[in-house]
Amino acid sequence: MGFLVKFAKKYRLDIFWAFISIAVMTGSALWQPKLLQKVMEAIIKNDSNQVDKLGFQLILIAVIGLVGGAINTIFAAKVAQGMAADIREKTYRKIQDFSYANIEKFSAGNLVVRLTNDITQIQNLVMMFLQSLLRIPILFIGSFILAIMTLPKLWWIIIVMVILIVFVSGLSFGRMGRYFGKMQKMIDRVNTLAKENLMGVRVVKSFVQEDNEIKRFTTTSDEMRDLNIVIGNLFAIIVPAFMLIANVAIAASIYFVGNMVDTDPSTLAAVTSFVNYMMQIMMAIIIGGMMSTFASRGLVSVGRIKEILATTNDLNYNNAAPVTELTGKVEFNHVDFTYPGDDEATLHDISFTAEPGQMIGVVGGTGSGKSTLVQLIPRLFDPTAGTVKIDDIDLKDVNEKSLRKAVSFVLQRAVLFSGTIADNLRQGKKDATLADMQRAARIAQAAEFIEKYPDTYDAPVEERSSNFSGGQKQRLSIARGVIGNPKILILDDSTSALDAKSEKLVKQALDTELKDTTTFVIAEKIASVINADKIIVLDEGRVVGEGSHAELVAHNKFYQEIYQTQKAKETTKEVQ
Ligand SMILES: Nc1ncnc2c1ncn2[C@@H]1O[C@H](COP(=O)(O)OP(=O)(O)OP(=O)(O)O)[C@@H](O)[C@H]1O
Repeated sequence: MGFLVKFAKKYRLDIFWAFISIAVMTGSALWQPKLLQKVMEAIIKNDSNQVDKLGFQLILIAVIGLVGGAINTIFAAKVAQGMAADIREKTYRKIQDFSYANIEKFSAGNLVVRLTNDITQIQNLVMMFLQSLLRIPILFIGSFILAIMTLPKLWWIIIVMVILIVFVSGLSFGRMGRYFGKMQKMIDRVNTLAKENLMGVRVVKSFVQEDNEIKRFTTTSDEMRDLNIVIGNLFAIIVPAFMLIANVAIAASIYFVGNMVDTDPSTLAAVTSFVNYMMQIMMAIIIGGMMSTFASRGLVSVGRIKEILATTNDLNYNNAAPVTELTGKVEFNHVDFTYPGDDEATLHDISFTAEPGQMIGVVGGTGSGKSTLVQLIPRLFDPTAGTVKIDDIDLKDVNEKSLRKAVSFVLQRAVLFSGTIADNLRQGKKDATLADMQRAARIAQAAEFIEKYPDTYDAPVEERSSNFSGGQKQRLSIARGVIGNPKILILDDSTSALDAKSEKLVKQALDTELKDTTTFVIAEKIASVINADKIIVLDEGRVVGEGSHAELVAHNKFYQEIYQTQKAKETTKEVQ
């Protein structure tokens, strides 16, 4: 609750008006049966003057109630939408500040659900709170007192009705809450299945998986239908149960005061008013029950958002250190690394040095830890033991800005953002000029295809960059990586979708255009790193070889084996 109060502070005045207007609306609802009673009494007495006067008051009070309700909705919606937007933005900002490990811990999909679905639940909770919080006690207590004042003899009917309704509400709303919780999970599951299927549509179609996918989807969809039927059935019982209690209470009231109507006709008017108050008491209990159901769901969402906001970025930067131009020397010193939550280490005792401007090849079998190793350079993770240094400074003591400016990471799976080619390139250098873009595109062998577009660098990049081929995406991604002239460039298998000739041209261009840049090239194929100043050979997270290609071919058994196998494969391919 403290969490919601904190976000509500900004909307104090709107909340005040929401409460005032709901109090007016509830007051009007309480006053109407009393006035109706008076109108009926005037009718019974044949006092037409009084009928007109009271009738007019009745309409006026009803209109005031309606206006109060409308104003309440306007202010409640304003507060709920505003608070939801504030929480969403704060949460989003927090996520942007997360370390890579933080995001992995939650998972990207889970964070998206929290940012959308959970925030909507909180918005609904606030809205309901502002519409019902004051209304329920005022309506309940007010109607209770007025009903007893109207027909004191029938106090016990109200008590019995309240007990019965609380009993039925308790039984049904508790169960309903559980069903709604389950339903929410099913909705999430259906969304995930549909998203997964549509995003992987090429795989589904090429492996003719449509039938399997339909089966998977319909199983969950059918479970959802069954639960919906159970919820529908529960409603089908609850609503008549409430109606039954109400009708029995009305019949009992009429039965017990009916004989008084002959002697005192005004009792008829009193019964009408009494029944009205009983209905309002019933409504207050039902709304209260529903509110508690929704509140428990909303509070779960509050907890899930609080969890994000309470998460601290486990990577602390020494931003007190000056922002410096790094030269690009990289040193690993007895580095061990274990992924968060894993029992076994992925990297063991890694030590090597890369001098500024050198090209370092990282080779090894699949899963040997190549990507994990280079992820420690831009501090996507911190080592579990040992140190990673840049320019002889422990990364933990490097200012974040210096590090971001110095290191550029190009992934194998190129990720581009919707917008234009220029927008994507500017992510690598905010103020990149057309000349900068042309140079970067030339290095990445992307200039040729970009310049074929009528809009050249303003050509659109569609959602998930679906309008580019795999090779084009990689080229654009390399261009983005080199545009800022980084001191350290990491190419994590980032030329895998390029043909051999283009790959060679990229490497040559990097050699001449980014001479001072320390480049880490991760490659499955030794041929891709044959010219590297130093090659690091990894096996099961350990360095099993280090040196130039010539040195390794001459002295390193492990390297020789990989090299011979790859060469044999190439030769077989050529012969074929
Ligand atoms: N985010 C992660 N969380 C937990 N374990 C991971 C994570 N990423 C990788 N691993 C594990 O760490 C090991 C090394 O993976 P890594 O991606 O570094 O290997 P790699 O040599 O780059 O492989 P490849 O050439 O196939 O890309 C693998 O066993 C992998 O399952």
